Amino acid sequence: MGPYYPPVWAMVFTNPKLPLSVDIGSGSGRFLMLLAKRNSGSSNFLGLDVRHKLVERSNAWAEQLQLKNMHFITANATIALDSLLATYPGKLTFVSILCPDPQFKTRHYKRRIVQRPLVNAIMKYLAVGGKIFLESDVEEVVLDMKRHFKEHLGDSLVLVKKHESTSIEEKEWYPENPTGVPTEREVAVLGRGLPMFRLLYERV
Ligand SMILES: C[S@@+](CC[C@H](N)C(=O)[O-])C[C@H]1O[C@@H](n2cnc3c(N)ncnc32)[C@H](O)[C@@H]1O
Repeated sequence: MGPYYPPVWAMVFTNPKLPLSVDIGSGSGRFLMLLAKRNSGSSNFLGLDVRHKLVERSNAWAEQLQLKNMHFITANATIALDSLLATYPGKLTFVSILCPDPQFKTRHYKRRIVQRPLVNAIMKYLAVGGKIFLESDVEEVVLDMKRHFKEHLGDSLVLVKKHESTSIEEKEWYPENPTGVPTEREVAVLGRGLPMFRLLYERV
C-alpha cells in the first residue's frame, strides 16, 4: 500500500475549505456517515481504513446519499496521514480513533494504529482548539494510545475533563461520546452493561 497522494480535495468535497474531521480505522463507515449527515454544510469528514472493500462500500453510500462532505480512502493511516493531510486547504479540527484492533500479542504491538508517525502527523495539522477523541472497550488499548500522546501533554495538548477537581486516574475518562453519535460497537458494549474507556484531548 502507498506511496500516498492526497486526493484532489475539490473533487471529493463540495467545499474543501470547511473544517475537517478524520476518523482513523473507520471500519463500516456508519459513524462518519451519521456525523456527515448531521453536519452537512459545516464540516468535511474523511475516513481512513486499510480494508479496501469497506472503503469502497462507504464511498458508494456517500454517492447514493449525495453526501458531498464525506470521503473514504484506503490507507495505512499510521504512515499515510501526514502526506494525505498535507494539501488539505481547511483546518483539521477533529480526529477520532475508535475501538482500534487491540493487537494483544506483544509481537503485534507494532501493528497498532497509534504509533509515533501518526501522533506526529496529528500534532502537525490539528488546529488550536481541535480535539482528539480516543475510545475502546479495552482499557489497556486506550492507555497505550494515551502513552503515545503523553509527550505532547501540557505543552500543546490538554486532557478535557468533565470532572474538574480530581487527579484520580479513572476520573480522566471522558464520560460520554462527545460526538453524540455512538459507534455500533459502543452500542453493543454499553448494551451489555460494560464500560467504554474514552479520552478527549484539546489542542492548545
Ligand atoms: C475494530 S475495527 C473498529 C472500526 C470502527 N472504528 C468502530 O469503532 O466501529 C478497527 C478498524 O481499523 C482498521 N485498521 C487497522 N489498522 C489500520 C491502519 N493502520 N490504518 C487504517 N485502518 C486500520 C481495520 O481495518 C478495522 O476496520
